[in-house]
Amino acid sequence: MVAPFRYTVSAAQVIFGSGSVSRLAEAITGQGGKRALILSTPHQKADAQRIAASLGPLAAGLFDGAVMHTPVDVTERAMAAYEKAGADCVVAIGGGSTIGLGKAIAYRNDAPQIVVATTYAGSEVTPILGQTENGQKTTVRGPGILPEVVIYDPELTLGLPVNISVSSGLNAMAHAVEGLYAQDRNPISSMMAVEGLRALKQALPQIVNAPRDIESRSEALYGSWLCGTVLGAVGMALHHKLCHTLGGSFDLPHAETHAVILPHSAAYNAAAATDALKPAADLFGGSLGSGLYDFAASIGAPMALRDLGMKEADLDHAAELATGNPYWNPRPIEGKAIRALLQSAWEGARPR
Ligand SMILES: NC(=O)c1ccc[n+]([C@@H]2O[C@H](COP(=O)([O-])OP(=O)(O)OC[C@H]3O[C@@H](n4cnc5c(N)ncnc54)[C@H](O)[C@@H]3O)[C@@H](O)[C@H]2O)c1
Ligand SMILES: O=C(O)CCC(=O)CC(=O)O
Repeated sequence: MVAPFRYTVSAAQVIFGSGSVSRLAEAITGQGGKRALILSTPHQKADAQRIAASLGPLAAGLFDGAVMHTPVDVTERAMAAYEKAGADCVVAIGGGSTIGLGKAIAYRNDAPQIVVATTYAGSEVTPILGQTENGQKTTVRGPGILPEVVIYDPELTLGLPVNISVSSGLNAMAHAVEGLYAQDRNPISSMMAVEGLRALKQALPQIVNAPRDIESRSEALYGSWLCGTVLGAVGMALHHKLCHTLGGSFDLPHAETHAVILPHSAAYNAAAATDALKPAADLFGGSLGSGLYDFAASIGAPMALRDLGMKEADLDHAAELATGNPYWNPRPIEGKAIRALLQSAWEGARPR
């Protein structure tokens, strides 16, 4: 029998396909926009300039200062650029860092957001904004934060470096794994989670072998859209809590931290969520923690927190922070077991 559920559908419009960035102008005007502020990281400035040039007068300006974890001082500078340009909407071209900046602007002035998503992080389809101020990362959720239109053009991901593709893909897979055992999961979110995992499991090894293969890039973007939608639709648990702690308080890189932690958080929860996780375990050879570990190793993912700059001496403090405030998780949060999990992740040991 299907258990009773409540599912709030996100309102974002998705335009998917090779060459779909050519529909950006239509997406801007469809939102009533006449003057878009284009956002990017410094690294993607050239792409953003090229796309802005194709928009003609619809592009009112370019702010290329997006950085990871959405620092509030960067948002304030982008807000000033928005005002100076006389903009009436934002176009974020990039991954979670650029999309986070667009969300932070919209959170403050309700600007319509059009996103051209170029990694697999999934932020473009969530009503979640994480921002950093005075060394503290806080997260807010709200309908005004969800971008209105998302364009997925696999051609724009052909140059995403393989190492970022791998970590970002595992970041997306983590949304799906946690979505499968979420307290507020429903049949649709679980279906999207399993299909997202399947698509990324198929695509990532092919991207490692042939980074410019449009079919596997397309499959990976499709999988990341599904996994991101799951993140936006249901609650997350231990895995995301650990990664937010490690990113927010120890400045570890976002996607890479997700990649290292995922096999360990999945192993921690496996016995407490056997039925919910079964479709994922089946995909990865029966045992989810070790299966994900072997998969991550096979595609060259980072495997150990120590390789990301985490100090062993900080593991006690990280465990305290990650267990300090109670939150729901399928297996109770046990201090000693979480400390052991972090030790294994720091060493890069294979979970059993
Ligand atoms: N709020 C949410 O729902 C949510 C979800 C996931 C991640 N995030 C946030 O997103 C940030 C991380 O995002 P990310 O992992 O996508 O990394 P990112 O956006 O920082 O991108 C990583 C690097 O890759 C470059 N890049 C991106 N796409 C490229 C492409 N197609 N070709 C070449 N280079 C490209 C970027 O310019 C950047 O230098 C973190 O701040 C994280 O907290 C938020
Ligand atoms: O940092 C944020 O913007 C929130 C990130 C989030 O909830 C998903 C993630 O950790 O990948």
